Amino acid sequence: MTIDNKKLLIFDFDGTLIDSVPDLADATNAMLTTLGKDTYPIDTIRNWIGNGSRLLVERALVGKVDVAEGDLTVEEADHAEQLFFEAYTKIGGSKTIAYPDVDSGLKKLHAAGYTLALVTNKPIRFVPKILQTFGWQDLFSEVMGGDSLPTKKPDSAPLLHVCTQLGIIPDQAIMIGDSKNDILAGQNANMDTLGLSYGYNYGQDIRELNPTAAFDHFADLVEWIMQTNA
Ligand SMILES: O=C(O)COP(=O)(O)O
Ligand SMILES: [Mg+2]
Repeated sequence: MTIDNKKLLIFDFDGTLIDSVPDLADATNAMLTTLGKDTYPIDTIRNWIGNGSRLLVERALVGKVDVAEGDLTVEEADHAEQLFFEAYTKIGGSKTIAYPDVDSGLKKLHAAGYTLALVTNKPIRFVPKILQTFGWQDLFSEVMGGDSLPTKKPDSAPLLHVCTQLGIIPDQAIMIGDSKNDILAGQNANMDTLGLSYGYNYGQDIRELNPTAAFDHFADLVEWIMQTNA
């Protein structure tokens, strides 16, 4: 499998560059505790991440990944989401870490002349501080959150918006992520996609989504891009 002529690398955030599950799990459980509900182990909460904080909160309230219409009222979910935001703001990413070789890998790709962008389903308000914590704020030419546009991944809109903003056609972009939402968004945008197996994908192997290629380590992905994209 080869790729060529790529200029833009669009990265997912949670589960791809950073392991944010410990903080997201703490914030989720703090919200549940405030509401007098049972808390959940981190391994359960990991499988509820990927579609933004609203769905994470709703999944935690009903205790399962599939939330049916009518399971919750809008008011209930609004209130719980507010509590989650307060808890996550207070926690402030204290247990969030970068995956191995992400820092050096991003810098290597940036130095090689690639344009880097970030498209996460996380609400945008939480993103700048985390980027700053890792010193990545100047690496990304465009940063989109799950609430930056009316639709989020797996919709192609945030990816296509980034391309338009940067004046780069989708054919010259690659979407890189850990979740089916990333791979589907990339495929919906007619982009090549690269999967990473170590993140959060509802317990499913990312290879089942048929990305252009998949890797178990970030360093291997960086090497592959540098070698195959002439
Ligand atoms: O907030 C989420 O649900 C996941 O965020 P991500 O798109 O950066 O993986
Ligand atoms: Mg992710």
